[in-house]
Amino acid sequence: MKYINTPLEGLIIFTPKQFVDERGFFMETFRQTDFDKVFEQRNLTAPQLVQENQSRSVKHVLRGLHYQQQFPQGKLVRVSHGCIFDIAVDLRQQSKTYGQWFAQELSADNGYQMWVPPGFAHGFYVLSNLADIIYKCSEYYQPNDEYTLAWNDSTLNIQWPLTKEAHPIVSEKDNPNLNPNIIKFGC
Ligand SMILES: Cc1cn([C@H]2C[C@H](O)[C@@H](COP(=O)(O)OP(=O)(O)O[C@H]3O[C@@H](C)C(=O)[C@@H](O)[C@H]3O)O2)c(=O)[nH]c1=O
Repeated sequence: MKYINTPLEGLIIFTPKQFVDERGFFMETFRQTDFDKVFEQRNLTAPQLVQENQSRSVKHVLRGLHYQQQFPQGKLVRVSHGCIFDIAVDLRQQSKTYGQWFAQELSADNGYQMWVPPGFAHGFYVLSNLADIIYKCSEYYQPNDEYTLAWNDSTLNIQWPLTKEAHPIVSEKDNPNLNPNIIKFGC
């Protein structure tokens, strides 16, 4: 499976080949050896992916930015229906790109997948009427270890593709006005 490196070390975009015919298309969405290769090239061992999640969201939903601290999760994110603006923020303190973010449109049509390495916060904004997101994780969900970084943090200054008239739909946990425990970058 082909992939593209991004400016953030370890964050990559898989670009699976779609075999299109009159029935529709076929693609492999995960191949262990290709996943392993990415890590081997960096003299690292690929993490085991131990949990898979799916969420469905309506247009203008914004989820995130989430991360676990003691048990950081790597996430391999793809979209099986619709289109999202997917975003990862580098929170690895030793990283040259600490505090930088990278965004990629993921859609059912382009089939792209974002590998968000452990140590990043992750979130997305839904661009289509409905979006189904499926992601495999390298660590189990640990609610007591989960943190939310403010999606609108002024230091991060993420350029979300928000339309003026539509406010993002966020959970109470992800709402900086409602959740007193929300994290400000750098604090
Ligand atoms: C993430 C997660 C949630 N849940 C439960 C907790 C809660 O009752 C319900 C909804 O959880 P949340 O509101 O946290 O779901 P959501 O806001 O979709 O959380 C997700 O956001 C994206 C951006 C990510 O990167 C994911 O890792 C995850 O944090 O599902 C699980 O049982 N297992 C899980 O792995």
